[in-house]
Amino acid sequence: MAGPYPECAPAAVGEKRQQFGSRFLSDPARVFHHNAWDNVEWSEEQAAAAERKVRENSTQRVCQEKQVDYEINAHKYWNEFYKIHENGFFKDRHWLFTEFPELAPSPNQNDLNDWLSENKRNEVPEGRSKEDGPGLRIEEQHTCSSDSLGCKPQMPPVEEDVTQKFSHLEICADEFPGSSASYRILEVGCGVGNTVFPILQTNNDPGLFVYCCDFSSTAVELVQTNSAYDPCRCFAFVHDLCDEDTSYPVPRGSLDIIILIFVLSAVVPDKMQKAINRLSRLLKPGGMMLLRDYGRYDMAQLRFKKGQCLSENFYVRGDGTRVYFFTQEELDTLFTTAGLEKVQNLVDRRLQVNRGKQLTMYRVWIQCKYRKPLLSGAG
Ligand SMILES: C[S@@+](CC[C@H](N)C(=O)[O-])C[C@H]1O[C@@H](n2cnc3c(N)ncnc32)[C@H](O)[C@@H]1O
Repeated sequence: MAGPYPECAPAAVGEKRQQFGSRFLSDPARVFHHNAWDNVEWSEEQAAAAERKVRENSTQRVCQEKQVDYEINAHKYWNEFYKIHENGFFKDRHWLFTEFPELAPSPNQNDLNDWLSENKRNEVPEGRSKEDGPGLRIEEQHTCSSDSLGCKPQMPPVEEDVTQKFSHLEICADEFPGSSASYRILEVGCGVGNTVFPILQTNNDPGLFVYCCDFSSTAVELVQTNSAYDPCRCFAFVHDLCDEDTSYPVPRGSLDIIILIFVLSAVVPDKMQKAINRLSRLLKPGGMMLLRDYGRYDMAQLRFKKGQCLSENFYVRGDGTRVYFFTQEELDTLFTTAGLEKVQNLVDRRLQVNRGKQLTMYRVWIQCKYRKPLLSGAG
């Protein structure tokens, strides 16, 4: 698969995506019959070779001065990345709703009808009725009035973002974008919106509001200027998830879902726990944190050369962006320490196949779902 981040496209192009773990390679002779195989068993030799490769590429560490530069200027390196690639990467999201059906749960028809009658009856376009089904719901979302879901008439400029306005305030329950929504999703490290836009397109719940942030102002600007960006249903803002002094523009306990896709791995390991703790506080009791990210010994880790290692299992790419490779246990510790309960913690060992070039690529991703307990002591 082309490009530096093939990991963001875990399923076979051109094939209907099956849920994680459903296509097994039982006969090695058939390896080139499909583009990808799930749950691939690693032989002992293969595991030992991967360990050796990592030991080798970790022997020489990046000097302290450069390490400081990569940390302080992390957002600038990502800005550069997005200036070069714009929204050319991370496009492949057909796996999103099979792995994370929570992003577009089937709407409860009663809630939907209640919501329609309370909020929208007067706005149903002439000639349409409830029987119009999904078409009606889509149209309704695009005609929402400015006070329904906290919709702002104008798009906020990237730098004058709400996080600045709210940074030292306790957010009040009725003063934030999307305050009247009934289902709130936040994507952290949203890049150019390749998760956010499919959610907005697929999830027709009229009570949905999607927040998304990234510390790259270039990425956020690309989200805000995308023709699918609808400020009635979405709020994109610049935010560094490691920044302890700036609040998210939503109150504690207000989010149903927080999604992290290949973003936690970009954070320096000693800041991960506090970042997850802060996010955990934003979840409603019963709310879920969803993550998909790099696993230990993924092909991308084995490909690093000596001199690119920052610390154990943490590397810098040629463009200055960084990446960590997790074990399931490390992620479990991060989430449970933040007061969340495990729903899912899977390792997705996939064999991707380039049939044209007869190449095999062993990918390792981890997928997690952790829930905030209904009676939470985690604040
Ligand atoms: C590999 S990309 C994934 C982008 C997106 N989640 C996707 O899957 O298309 C990692 C993203 O995380 C963002 N990021 C890295 N560190 C961050 C931080 N400390 N705070 C917020 N965003 C961050 C980067 O700017 C980049 O957009």
